[in-house]
Amino acid sequence: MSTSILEITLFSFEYILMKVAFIPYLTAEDPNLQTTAEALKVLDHCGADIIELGVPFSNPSADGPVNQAAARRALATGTNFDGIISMLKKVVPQISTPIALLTYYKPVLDVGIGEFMSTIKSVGVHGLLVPDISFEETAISIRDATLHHIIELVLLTKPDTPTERMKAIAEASQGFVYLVSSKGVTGPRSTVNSQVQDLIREIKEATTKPVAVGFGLSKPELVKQVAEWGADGVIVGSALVKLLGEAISPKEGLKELETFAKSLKAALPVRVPSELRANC
Ligand SMILES: O=P(O)(O)OC[C@@H](O)[C@@H](O)c1c[nH]c2ccccc12
Repeated sequence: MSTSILEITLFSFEYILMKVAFIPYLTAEDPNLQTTAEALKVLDHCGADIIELGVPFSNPSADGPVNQAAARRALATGTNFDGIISMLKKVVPQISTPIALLTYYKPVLDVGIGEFMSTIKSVGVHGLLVPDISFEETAISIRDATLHHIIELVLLTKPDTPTERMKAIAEASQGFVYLVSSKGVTGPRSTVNSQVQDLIREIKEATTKPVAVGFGLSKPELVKQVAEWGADGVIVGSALVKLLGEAISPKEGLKELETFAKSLKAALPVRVPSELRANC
């Protein structure tokens, strides 16, 4: 069995303490590729444990207004997959945080499934999320190619996913299990769905894989809350995307991104594993 880079990142022991992973999301090429390259370095430097990087797409059906606007800004620059790949080729060797690419299925098909996987692998991408194909479809369409190229395919489960299906998703997901916190599309929310605590527990009863929660986590208090409920990682997208994309200049956006990313990272507790606590 191959070792999971994403899982190792989530569970890496720093001074024998276990950390709750910080997983920021950004849309590539928003507002331009140069800024994305800088932003990846900023997030790496701020202690991101995995970075989710979105491939801009014209019909991002699972995304709310913030990420949709980011995709529009990116597409307006004339973005294409090759540009994103060239940028990653330069930046990945300069950072230590593993990258998981988030893409809708159509951009994968446009390139060709095998070609897409071999290209992203060749520039050092570790993981992949394709939110608009079902768990069953991934098995038919892309799983063979991700396995072949040793790309970890992260699967998503939602609050209304039936238990048996959630178990199958948890079993098949690689790196970590992505728990979508609430129904609807991505975007900042003012509170976290209170079901999340039980959902984390249920997934953890089904698997030993790390569970990371995303959707709506827009401020430090919310990531802290989810971490206290037992999440192994928190995924924050729209709140970061908004800062970077709507700043008066890319330079200002990068500064705001850095300050906010640090505040999110600082809100995450470091857990002492129970066996160590018992010996204290
Ligand atoms: O933006 P939010 O609410 O903070 O949620 C994370 C999210 O942006 C990121 O994981 C993501 C971006 N686009 C997606 C589409 C589907 C699932 C997840 C995503």
